[in-house]
Amino acid sequence: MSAFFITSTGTEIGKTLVTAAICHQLGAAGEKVRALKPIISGITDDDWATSDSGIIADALGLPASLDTLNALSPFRYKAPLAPTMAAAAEGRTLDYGDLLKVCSGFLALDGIRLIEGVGGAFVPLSGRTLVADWIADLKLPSLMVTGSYLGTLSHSIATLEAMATRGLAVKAIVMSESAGEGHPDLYESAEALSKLVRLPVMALPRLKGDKPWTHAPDLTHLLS
Ligand SMILES: Nc1ncnc2c1ncn2[C@@H]1O[C@H](COP(=O)(O)OP(=O)(O)OP(=O)(O)O)[C@@H](O)[C@H]1O
Ligand SMILES: C[C@H](N)[C@H](N)CCCCCC(=O)O
Ligand SMILES: [Mg+2]
Repeated sequence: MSAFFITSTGTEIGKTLVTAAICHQLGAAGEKVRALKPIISGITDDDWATSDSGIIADALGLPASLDTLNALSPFRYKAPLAPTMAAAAEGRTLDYGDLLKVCSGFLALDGIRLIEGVGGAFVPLSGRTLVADWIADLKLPSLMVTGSYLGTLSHSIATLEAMATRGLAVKAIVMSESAGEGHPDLYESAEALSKLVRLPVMALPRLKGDKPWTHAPDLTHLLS
């Protein structure tokens, strides 16, 4: 069974939405699916239902318990910052060796496994270790989530090129329609990007409802 890393060009772009949608869709199709959001910042243990961890737990049909939170997101920080900064704000540092141990345990399990990163693909985790180093150490292909805001073409190409120099494989791109008005047309931007990067680029329109990830079009085909 396959495993994928979900990364992005930045933060608040749509990684969790895509991760939750894929979990929801695979679960509904009767597939064994697992997800891990090992590092999360901007979270407190007494209010995490609406956090990435809470959304992923919901999409997996897991109880919103502390056991679930500890299993899904063992590296948690209160400040909504890069892990290096968020951990330092608590007088801590993220133990990268422990992170890799958690991930290898998860990747040894059965089913389709998804690991959501944190922010964009070059966010610092600990010292000079970046999300891109983490992806390389896990040897996973990525799904990259981009936005549809003006500027996303350069951000997307730059991220892909930087990942390529590190030998990181990107399977597909999801262009998730950015909130607000005045953005370029989603479908025209997705088409423009796909011509430049020779990768499948799926346009994901703005989804409605309190659980938008339940209304996404099929994303599971991107994994095959
Ligand atoms: N296509 C979309 N339709 C509706 N809502 C969206 C869409 N894309 C993103 N969002 C919303 O935008 C917000 C940010 O998305 P999300 O949490 O998935 O970002 P992220 O990349 O996981 O951020 P982080 O770096 O913090 O993990 C969420 O409220 C999410 O539901
Ligand atoms: C708080 C936020 N939603 C993410 N969890 C962390 C994003 C860190 C981004 C750091 C950076 O690229 O400047
Ligand atoms: Mg997220």
